Amino acid sequence: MPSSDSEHESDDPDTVLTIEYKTNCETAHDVFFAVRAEFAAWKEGHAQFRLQRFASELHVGSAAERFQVSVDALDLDPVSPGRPNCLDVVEYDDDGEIVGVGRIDLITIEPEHFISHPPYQFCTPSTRNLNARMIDNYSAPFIPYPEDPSFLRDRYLEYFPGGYQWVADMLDPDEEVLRYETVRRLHVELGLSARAIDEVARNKDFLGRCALRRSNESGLLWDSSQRDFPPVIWADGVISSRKPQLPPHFAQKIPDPNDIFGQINRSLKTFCANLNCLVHGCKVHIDPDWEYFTPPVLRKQSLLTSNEFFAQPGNACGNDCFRWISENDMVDDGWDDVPIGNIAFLQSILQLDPDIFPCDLAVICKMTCRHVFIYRKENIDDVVEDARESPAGENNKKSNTRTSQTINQPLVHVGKQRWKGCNSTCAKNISCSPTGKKRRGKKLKECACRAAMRECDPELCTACNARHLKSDATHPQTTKCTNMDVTRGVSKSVIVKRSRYGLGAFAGEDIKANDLIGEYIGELLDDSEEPLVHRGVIQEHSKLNYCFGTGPGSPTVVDAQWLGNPMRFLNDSKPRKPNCTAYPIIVNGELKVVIRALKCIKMGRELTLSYGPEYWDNHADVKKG
Ligand SMILES: C[S@@+](CC[C@H](N)C(=O)[O-])C[C@H]1O[C@@H](n2cnc3c(N)ncnc32)[C@H](O)[C@@H]1O
Repeated sequence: MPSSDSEHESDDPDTVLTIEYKTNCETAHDVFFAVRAEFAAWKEGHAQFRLQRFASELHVGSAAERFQVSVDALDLDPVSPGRPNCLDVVEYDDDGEIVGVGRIDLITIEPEHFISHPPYQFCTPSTRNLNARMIDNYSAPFIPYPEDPSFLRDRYLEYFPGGYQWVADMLDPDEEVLRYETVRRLHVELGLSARAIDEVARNKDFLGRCALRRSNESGLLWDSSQRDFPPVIWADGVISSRKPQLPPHFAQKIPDPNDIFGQINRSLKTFCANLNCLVHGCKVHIDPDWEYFTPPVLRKQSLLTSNEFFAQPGNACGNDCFRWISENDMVDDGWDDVPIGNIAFLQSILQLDPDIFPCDLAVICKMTCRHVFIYRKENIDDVVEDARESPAGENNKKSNTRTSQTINQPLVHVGKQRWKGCNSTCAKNISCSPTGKKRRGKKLKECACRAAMRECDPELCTACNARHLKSDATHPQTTKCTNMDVTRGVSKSVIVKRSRYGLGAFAGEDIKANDLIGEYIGELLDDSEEPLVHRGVIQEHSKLNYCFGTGPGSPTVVDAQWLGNPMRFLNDSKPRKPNCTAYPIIVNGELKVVIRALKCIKMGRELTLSYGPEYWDNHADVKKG
């Protein structure tokens, strides 16, 4: 049982803690081994039941087997003309009970009707580029083409400095069940606090020496939440899913609802540091070494002492205004009537902005101006005075270091300059029409954004109406900005089917010249890094290369081998001219590769690109079209 203070022999706080910890360790140990014994007993029975059911299924026979038996019984060649054209079938449930009978038609398919599908590699569909998972480039996740002796397996595996993922130590999944159930019982049944259990879990082998929560996405409870547990029936006969569970957010540091400062910083972890990226838990814009997705809001340094507010112009906000307080009148009374929550709220608002005028602060925190002022004076004035004594700007410098972006530029608003190289100049150019063509007979300058190979930005490019999709009452003359196709998610229907060179992409609708067909999506890799070397071994073997460079001097490569969209199927047009072109652009601060039509393309025509002479120089072994 958990210890209680009365059991402690000593009043010394350190000793009390140690005794409590020891008792908790013993309790956890006993619970864990009891859970383990119960689990072992359940597992044996469960395994027997499974095996028996498997055996009975074999005995009863699956529909396929019955089908086979019936055909055999007729003693006929399955493709002979005398064969029946239908068969009666019986459907069984998991317990071998008959749940239905039916009839299936037998059809004869001649082998020559099958045309083998062109070689195809699995590819995860995605609607956006993702950073390559570096772990998969460090240690091999699997061996490609395992049944193909011509694949240079040893050469491929040579390029993984971290060895093979399948031989790495893996936690026995049963062990996770035991650990989770131990934690559950310790809290739900024995009342141990999250802190007490965490302390034991960090130190004891049987709980893996692992914190309950190490970060947002690691720790004992996170790991166990990532898998489905088997339906264990514990010694009391209750199945695990019916047991009372750990409360939501157990062992998580959830700030007090009144602690706005803490709440804001907690929510910020959910969002991406790219101000325009709305993807929850975005994995593209995050520095892997950075715990926070978005820089935390920092405590703001106060610049004023409370007394300096007296000098500010204005009238008293009421009878309780701070302006009626004199130096000798700083009586600290009436606090009993102030709810604790309001004080917590005041405290967190002061962390966000300590120099809000007391009369305003009083309204925000639903407290009297007098109380707000006294609280602020007691908690902030010394800090301001200390800061004034220390060398100028030192504190500010510190906080700036924390907020300075360690993530790739250009991602975050820096003053007026939203993206690197982008200032409000694009707002002064009003032709975002494709390639700056004539409008109303007047040749307009090409939009600065388009010239810089980036899409217009709805927050900066106000003159081209980038923010407005179409004209409305406030913007009657709005011509839709034509340099925002990717931002707006414009794309064309594309059909993937057999082509002259394996699979190809075909127009699923009529396409006009210059139309955006889609974004070439894949994993973002840096071509100066090792990963491309082992990927190259696969490309050499399959003779299929899905890497797309992002322009001279740019190290980024979009590799659509394992992740992509139908744009990965665009073949080279040789010997004809291509009807599409692909090029890199910046959209919302991100480098992307887009594919546009070079001319009108009728529905059903194959979409083609020119891979360029360099591609074919490096891929001489692939037969050119
Ligand atoms: C981006 S993939 C195109 C889709 C590919 N055909 C498939 O089946 O997945 C590029 C690969 O297609 C093949 N390919 C594309 N155009 C070709 C051409 N004109 N001649 C020969 N092979 C071509 C080459 O193997 C090349 O590495």
